Parts: sequence; C-alpha cells; structure tokens
Amino acid sequence: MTSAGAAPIKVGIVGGTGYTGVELLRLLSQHPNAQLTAITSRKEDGMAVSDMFPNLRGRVDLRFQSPDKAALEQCDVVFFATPHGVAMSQAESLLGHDVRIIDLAADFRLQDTQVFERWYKMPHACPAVLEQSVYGLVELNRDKIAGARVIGNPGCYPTTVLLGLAPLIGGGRQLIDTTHIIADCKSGVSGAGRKAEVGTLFSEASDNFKAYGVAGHRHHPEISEQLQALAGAPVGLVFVPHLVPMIRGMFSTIYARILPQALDTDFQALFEQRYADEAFIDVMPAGSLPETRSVRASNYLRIAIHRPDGGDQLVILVAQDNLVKGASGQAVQNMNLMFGLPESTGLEHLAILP
Ligand SMILES: NC(=O)C1=CN([C@@H]2O[C@H](COP(=O)(O)OP(=O)(O)OC[C@H]3O[C@@H](n4cnc5c(N)ncnc54)[C@H](OP(=O)(O)O)[C@@H]3O)[C@@H](O)[C@H]2O)C=CC1
Ligand SMILES: CC(=O)N[C@@H](CCC(=O)OP(=O)(O)O)C(=O)O
Repeated sequence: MTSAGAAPIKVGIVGGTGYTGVELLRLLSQHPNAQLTAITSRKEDGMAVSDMFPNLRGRVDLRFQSPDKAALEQCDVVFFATPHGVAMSQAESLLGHDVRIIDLAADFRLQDTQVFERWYKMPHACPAVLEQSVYGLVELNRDKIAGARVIGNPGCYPTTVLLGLAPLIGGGRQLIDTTHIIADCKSGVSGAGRKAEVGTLFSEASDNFKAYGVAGHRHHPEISEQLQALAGAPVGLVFVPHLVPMIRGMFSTIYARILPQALDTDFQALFEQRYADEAFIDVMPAGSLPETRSVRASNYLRIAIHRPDGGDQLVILVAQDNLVKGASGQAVQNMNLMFGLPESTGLEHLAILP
C-alpha cells in the first residue's frame, strides 16, 4: 500500500516464510509508504505469498522467489528475517547498490566480533560493515538510526530488558546496584521461529513451562554490551529465559537493588519522564500489572514499576509482543526513521483482546 504523491519505499524481504517474515508482510502491506517488491524463500520458490498466508489475500500479490532470483538490489531497503549469518553474507553487495539493510538476526547487533564469534560459532563476514551499523533500539539510538545504512535489529529479550532498565542507568545517575541485576524473562513459542523442531511441537511446548539457556544464552552478551555502553562500566546481569505455552508474547520481570543514596527517588516519575515522548512505550500507573495480551500484535511495550513494601528492591515488569516490538514492528520503526517518516507510520494499531 502506498499513499498518493509520496515516492514509495521499495522493500525486499529475505526469509518471507518465517514468523518474523510474515509479520513484516502484514505490517508493510498496510504501510502507506512501503511497496513490497521482492520476497524470498528457498523452499517455496514460485508459490504465491497469499496461498501460504491467506490473511494477506487481496493485499500481497507477489510470489516467493529464491534469493538468487529476487531483484533485491533494486530495492531501497531489504529486511533479513533469516537465521544468523545470512545478512552479513550479502551486506557488502547490497550496500554497493545503495540498498539499506535491516537485519532481524544478530549479524549487526554485537560490536565486538570476538564475542559474536564465540556465541554464534561463525566468523564475522564483514567487520567493516559492522562498524558502520547501528543497534536498532529506537528509544536509545534514534538519531544514529536516522542516518544509518545498516541496522542490527535488537533481539526480543534484549528489547524488554534494555527498555526496562534504561531510565535507571547512565547519565551520571547512581540509582541501582549495577553489579547485580536479575532479568527473569518468558517467551511464547513463536520466539523459536516456524521451522520444525521437537521442542516446539504442540505436545512438548503446550501444558508445560520451563527455563532454558540458564548456563548461557546468546542474548546475554547482547544485553550486557548495551548496558555497559549506558553505564560506562561493566554490568553484572543474571538472565534466565523461559518458554511459556502461548504463541505470542514476552514478559520480563527485572529485579534491581536500589542504592542507599537513591532510596528517596520517585521511580514512577523517573520512568514516566524518560518515556513521556515515546509513542510505543507505555509506563503504566503505579501498581499496574501489564499483561502480554495488552500488547498482542501491537508495537507497544508496557512497563510497570513496583517496590514491594517500599523497600530497596525495584521490580520492573515489561510486556511486549516478541514478533512486533520484539522483531518486525521494531524493524519497521527503524525503516520509518531511516527514510525520514514519522516513526509510528503504519504501526499504530492496537492490541487484540482477548
Ligand atoms: N521469532 C521471534 O520472535 C524473533 C526472531 N528474531 C530473529 O529473526 C530471524 C528470523 O526469525 P523467524 O522468523 O522466527 O525464523 P523462521 O525460522 O520462522 O524463518 C526463517 C526464514 O528464513 C529463510 N531462510 C532460512 N535459511 C536461509 C538462508 N540460508 N538464506 C536465505 N533464507 C533463509 C526461511 O525460508 P527458506 O528456508 O524457505 O529460505 C524462512 O523464511 C532469526 O534470526 C531470529 O533469531 C528476532 C527477534 C524475535
Ligand atoms: C522461545 C525462543 O526459542 N526464543 C529464541 C529467542 C528469540 C530470537 O529469535 O532471538 P534471536 O533473534 O537473537 O535469535 C531463543 O531463545 O533462541
């Protein structure tokens, strides 16, 4: 869909058959300035997009093409909704055609290539491109994103943890003990993608609840790198992800100890002020309990601040849709900024209840 008069942004999507890919298709097919131009799939080459995804009937009339056939270099921007390692293998070539890149995987998230190689078990294919890329967490990096040619779209868990902690860290503030923060995070099963895996079978993931990655998860270094940049010093973080038996949604409960000199701080006011101008961050009234269904299919992220018994423990509750603010919605928010559009263009729809 494009609005009359404005030059459309020609969009390519690599990996259009996955969950973040179809979410990009849903959002961009309703975006007034985007013109879907090329959608790839290696396995479904030639299949009509609307045959695979009937929710797009009448809105998307393209067919999936294998990546080698798709005219990606004719696009203004290409989203990579692919596994780690795919975007970086094509980045230099696309940049040579003046195509901007938004990678939903991790190729351009970690600035330290040694850390990337340790966690993703592959060498970084284009460190020079990585250096000029920007971490696409809009609420922290808005100005840099507007001028970027390559965006590393944040991971879903890091989006909740970083936005839940950002008002407390950096800017000369000494509010919490940054040597010991706990992030207890839960994701719906769509977080694992659409590919077939035993762990995401209905009979494995439904009626069940479990932690995973306790000994180490690749989002830990991503969160730590960003927190360290905010704090100006290393931050001690315990991060434990869990799989919950729901399709969409992510909920993070973050625990931080208030420093003695900051006990008089009005944390509710602090968060409200920090996010007052943010279109998609809702700091809920004191005492609120956000729910994943209040953000389902929307780009909103809801935060509530608690201080049990008025003590020194701060509990921050954060809810988002892992596929929207945690992935494709945030990616479109990045595109809007890169192309000089109002940031919320095409993203203002509300959550679906129940
Ligand atoms: N699911 C989520 O909640 C989130 C996911 N992400 C990240 O986004 C990316 C996509 O995730 P998701 O949509 O869940 O993944 P899926 O497994 O659902 O989809 C992956 C897509 O990539 C394509 N693909 C796979 N391998 C290649 C390749 N080598 N070259 C080109 N295309 C390929 C697949 O199609 P085909 O094989 O036919 O080519 C498919 O369309 C991942 O990096 C993921 O980590 C980030 C935040 C949240
Ligand atoms: C529930 C589930 O499995 N979630 C995924 C994380 C979501 C995601 O895709 O993150 P990346 O983009 O960093 O890969 C996981 O823990 O591996």
